[in-house]
Amino acid sequence: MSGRETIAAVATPPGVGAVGIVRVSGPAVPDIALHLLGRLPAPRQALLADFRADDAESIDQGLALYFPAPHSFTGEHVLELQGHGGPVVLDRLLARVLALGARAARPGEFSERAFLEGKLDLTRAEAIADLIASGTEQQARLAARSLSGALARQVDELLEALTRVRVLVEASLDFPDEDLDPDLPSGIAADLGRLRTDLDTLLITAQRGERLRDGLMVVLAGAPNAGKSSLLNALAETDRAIVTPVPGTTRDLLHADVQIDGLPLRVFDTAGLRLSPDPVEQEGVRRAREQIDRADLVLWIVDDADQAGDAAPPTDLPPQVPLLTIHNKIDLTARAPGEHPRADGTMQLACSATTGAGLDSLRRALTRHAGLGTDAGGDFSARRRHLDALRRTREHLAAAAQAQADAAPPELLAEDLRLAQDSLGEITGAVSSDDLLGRIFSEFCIGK
Ligand SMILES: Nc1nc2c(ncn2[C@@H]2O[C@H](COP(=O)(O)OP(=O)(O)OP(=O)(O)O)[C@@H](O)[C@H]2O)c(=O)[nH]1
Ligand SMILES: [K+]
Ligand SMILES: [Mg+2]
Repeated sequence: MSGRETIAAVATPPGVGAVGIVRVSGPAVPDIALHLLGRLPAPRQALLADFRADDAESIDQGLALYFPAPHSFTGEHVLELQGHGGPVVLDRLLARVLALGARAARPGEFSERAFLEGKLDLTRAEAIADLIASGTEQQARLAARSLSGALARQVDELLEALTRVRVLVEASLDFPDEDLDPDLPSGIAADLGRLRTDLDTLLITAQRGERLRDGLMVVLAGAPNAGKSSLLNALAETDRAIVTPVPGTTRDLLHADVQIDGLPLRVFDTAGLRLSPDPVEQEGVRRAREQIDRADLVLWIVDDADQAGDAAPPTDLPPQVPLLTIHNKIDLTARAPGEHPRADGTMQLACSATTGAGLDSLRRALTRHAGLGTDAGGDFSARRRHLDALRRTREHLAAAAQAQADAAPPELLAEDLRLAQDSLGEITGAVSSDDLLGRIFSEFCIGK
């Protein structure tokens, strides 16, 4: 820590407020406090003091809090200066602290130091950023759970189990001639099996957590005039998109952010899919298809009153994207609103964008699709990064299990397990690269 620079930043949002905070962390903190305050505050006790300019004139008066290392957020010496929340006075205070030997902190640098000092694992550091950025109560609740270590604990348990299997395998590598337990291979197989099941369970929870954090991307698609834009407006409860009786009204991609029971959704309206000689509409259709490829869920909208229309979605839609067929305009037909189970086990929905009938069923279907009908209690916020790492871990474990089943040389098994452990360790930062850290902490706000 001693070789490190001292960093400082305004930790409160820009603008005017009752209180504004300048945060300082690093080895020069005691020296800065002495010059700025005239003395070092007692650890963790608020001191009312003048914040002095270099000519000893007061910049502001406020509270100073000193947290000596290692008992601070960053693990370094930390000074918090709580002054009045005006932009000019805070700028002057920060400038004074910088003149006394600190440098301006990069976004997320305080949290990065906390991680490097072992005060936080990566999932908790990310949870801080997520908590701050939460747009819904649900997101805030899940981020708070991650912050208290819900994800980190489960990853640590898996890492421990993985380490135990590795020890067994490595033992059989290092001591091939010893009298090893003849039950060892079946023991390894059983441990591996359990590990894979537990990992799958964690992956499912993490997937839900990621949907809750980032929201679900839902794309409204269908033939021209099916009522896609009308449904977007109904779901968003605003006049977001232009609705006219003219087929081919929507060309550009439009979206609205919608919340259903705390679940964030980004709903996209698209151009009706049809062959058109109009180059503008062709481009709209191209963009619609591009968005369909990326969707978490496609709502295929059908005009229920259109006798000539074909209710079935085109066969060239990407097979991997889940699709739910919605019969719209049922105010013009005799179809009952809500869910209509079909013989093949799939479900269709019927609604009217105009009267609002069936929209509650549609909203329920959307939360159900996200796997979020009920809060399972064990949920936490998760990021794509976590999912990627969990999926890679799963692949390596599958390869390990295969090597085991094939009675492959133990070196291969050992290598698969090592790769699995490396991937899993990336989540909490037990294994990390500078590049990864840079990417994670640069998303933070300054002063955090
Ligand atoms: N009766 C009735 N009319 C509807 C309903 N939904 C949409 N419409 C009407 O259908 C016409 C087309 O609606 P839009 O929402 O523009 O349809 P769209 O699918 O976005 O059309 P394009 O953007 O041209 O592909 C408009 O005149 C709407 O008022 C409905 O539930 N009931
Ligand atoms: K239209
Ligand atoms: Mg439209």
